[in-house]
Amino acid sequence: MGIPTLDDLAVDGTTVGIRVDINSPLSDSGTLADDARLRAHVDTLNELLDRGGRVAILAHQGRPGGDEFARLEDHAARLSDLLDHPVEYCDATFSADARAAINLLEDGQAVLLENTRFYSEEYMEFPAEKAAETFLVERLAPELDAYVNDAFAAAHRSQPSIVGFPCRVDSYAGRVMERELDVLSNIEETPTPRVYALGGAKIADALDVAESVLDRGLADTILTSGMTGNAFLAASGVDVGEPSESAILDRDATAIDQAAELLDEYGEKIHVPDDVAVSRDGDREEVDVADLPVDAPALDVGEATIAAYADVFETAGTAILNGPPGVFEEDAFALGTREIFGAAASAEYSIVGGGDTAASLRQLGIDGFDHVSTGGGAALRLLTGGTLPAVEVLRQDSEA
Ligand SMILES: Nc1ncnc2c1ncn2[C@@H]1O[C@H](COP(=O)(O)OP(=O)(O)O)[C@@H](O)[C@H]1O
Ligand SMILES: O=C(OP(=O)(O)O)[C@H](O)COP(=O)(O)O
Repeated sequence: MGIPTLDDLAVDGTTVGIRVDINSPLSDSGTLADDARLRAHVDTLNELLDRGGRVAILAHQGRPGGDEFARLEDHAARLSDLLDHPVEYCDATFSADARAAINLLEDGQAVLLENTRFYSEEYMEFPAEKAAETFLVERLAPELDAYVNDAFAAAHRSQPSIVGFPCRVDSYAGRVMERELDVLSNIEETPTPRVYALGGAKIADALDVAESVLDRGLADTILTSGMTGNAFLAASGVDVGEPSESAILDRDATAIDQAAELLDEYGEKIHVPDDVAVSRDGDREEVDVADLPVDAPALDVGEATIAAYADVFETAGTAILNGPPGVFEEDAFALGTREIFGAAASAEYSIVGGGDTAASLRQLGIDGFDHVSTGGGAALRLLTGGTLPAVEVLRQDSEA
């Protein structure tokens, strides 16, 4: 991987600043609604603490002005429950109080500092060397003997706590970062045939993944579903009906044209739904493509499509999933997600990317996948052959 890991760090007695991504869905009352991302970091944090580190944890929650923009006190309490060590909470990030909290740490102790995005610089993007000159990095770097980046899900953000420290402190990848890069940067080494199931509502992202993996010869088959599948259906010349079409164009005005270009070039590899499911008087109604258009939006793929896609996974070497096949949040339209993702887990090797995709697996109780990424945008960036600012700066630091 060419990046230092915790195997290269002498932890005992050192003060380690670690950036994690515990950005999580919150309940209406503002408490943690899902702790999957906190659980993902347990091994890294326990390792640092078991090895005698004094651990200052940096993290963000939500975005300024957003509904999920919150303090990290709940996160600290949950981490204390999950870890073998208590995690203190400090309601400051780089002030004198925060620096004092770090300096009070003893071997095997941790403190979670306040939401990095409470400070305006953190929600800006900088080249790494400029990020190193921000107040957050300038104030905290001198307190640290080492910096660990375990925040894979935020690795596509060139923000101070993500890219600023490696210019100032010896830096290392945490175990989440290490594992995510090992899996998502080496798709070409996975078993064939490779089957990509691209669904969900982020049609532009799905189209980017499809174009990238087809152009790079990584995909043997692409199974389209969700709103993405509706776009490919429309691109194939089917009148999907005004409700579905307007939902597509509201999301991405060029989606149908882009899908048509991919069908023209790679049509033999791209499967579009044979049928869909719509809501009729609150119930699920199956509609064959031949019977389209209808005056209701397609909210899931239909049973014929589910059976056909499940068959494809029977002989798949690798299954890569991004985007649920239907509105899984509603029972009537969770069938496609449950059956198609359930079949995908039977592939020789299986990878899941995307925040809502991972949430659908937890909600529907589907497991058995070899890798469920903690990232959405970051995972997509790697799946489309892109680079991650957090990784580039760790690599540059190791080569310096
Ligand atoms: N046919 C559909 N119409 C509208 N929304 C859909 C449809 N199929 C799936 N979705 C929605 O897609 C969302 C997740 O898609 P997306 O954000 O692309 O996934 P991820 O976060 O994993 O990348 C879910 O909230 C789901 O309700
Ligand atoms: O949830 C995240 O990204 P994702 O929605 O792409 O998975 C990361 O925590 C980054 O958060 P951001 O998208 O507010 O920068």
